[in-house]
Amino acid sequence: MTDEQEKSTVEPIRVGVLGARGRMGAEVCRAVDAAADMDLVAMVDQGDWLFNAADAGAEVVVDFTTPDVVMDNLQWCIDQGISAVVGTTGFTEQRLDQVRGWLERKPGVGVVIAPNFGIGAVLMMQFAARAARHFESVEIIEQHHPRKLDAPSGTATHTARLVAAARAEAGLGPTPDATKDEVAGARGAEIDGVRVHAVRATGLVAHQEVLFGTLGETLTIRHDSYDRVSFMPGVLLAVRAVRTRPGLTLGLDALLD
Ligand SMILES: NC(=O)c1ccc[n+]([C@@H]2O[C@H](COP(=O)([O-])OP(=O)(O)OC[C@H]3O[C@@H](n4cnc5c(N)ncnc54)[C@H](O)[C@@H]3O)[C@@H](O)[C@H]2O)c1
Ligand SMILES: O=C(O)C1=N[C@H](C(=O)O)CCC1
Repeated sequence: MTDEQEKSTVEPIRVGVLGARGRMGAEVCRAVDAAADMDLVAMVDQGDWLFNAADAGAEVVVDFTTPDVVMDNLQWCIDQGISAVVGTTGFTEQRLDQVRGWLERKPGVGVVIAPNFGIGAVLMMQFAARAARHFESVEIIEQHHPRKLDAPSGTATHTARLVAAARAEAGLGPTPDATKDEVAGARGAEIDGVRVHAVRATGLVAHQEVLFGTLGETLTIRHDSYDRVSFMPGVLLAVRAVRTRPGLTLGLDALLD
């Protein structure tokens, strides 16, 4: 049998998309449809029956919905024994623990949750975590389109946690800051001691800068997604991997190694 014949005998992955009419969901449907090793078997949005995905025999569900519905969707997928790739934001530690609890009851099921599927964004977070211990100061500036529902972004929150953990491990104290807020919010939000600023403007898609400072120098690590196609290689990578990774995988880092 030739390689080509052998390849054609491998069954395509049956994929369902939740949030299929949204900005990301629609792009995921196009990407899955175009992937030779995947079949798009269900497109579900608000008001549709979630069981459409199970009835269609979805093996992997991709969720790009909203923070207020994603937990119900995820619990349903796990209960059905369907692995899930989740890009929807809003995952606190408490929510992640809840997902781990559901997965314990379904040991064969895999879930990948990533705050950002852009390969460049994943690297930006890794570089920021690596730089963190060398700089006294750090602030995060995230910039997104104005139809985004949440602030700060999932990416900024995740970056802040990574940077804070690296600073703590290096024994760094709080960042120096003598400023007193004259107007509430002027210095941004604080996540694990790291200041995060959220900008919303028409024309933007998804962008982030991590600004580090120390004596006589600054370092800026910046990532820009100009188009939602930037997230698709990461989403497809996770769809291909998720069934072989039972339990919870956080972020794309382990899939890129
Ligand atoms: N991880 C990443 O790389 C990444 C990238 C972009 C966006 N996001 C996140 O993905 C989410 C979606 O972003 P978006 O810009 O596509 O938003 P969007 O508002 O364009 O799309 C959300 C879609 O979900 C649908 N929806 C709502 N409730 C639903 C339900 N119960 N079942 C099925 N569908 C339902 C809505 O009708 C809508 O079509 C947000 O949380 C956003 O922050 C993550
Ligand atoms: O457009 C959005 O919404 C995005 N959300 C994610 C986040 O909150 O980090 C990823 C970037 C795009």
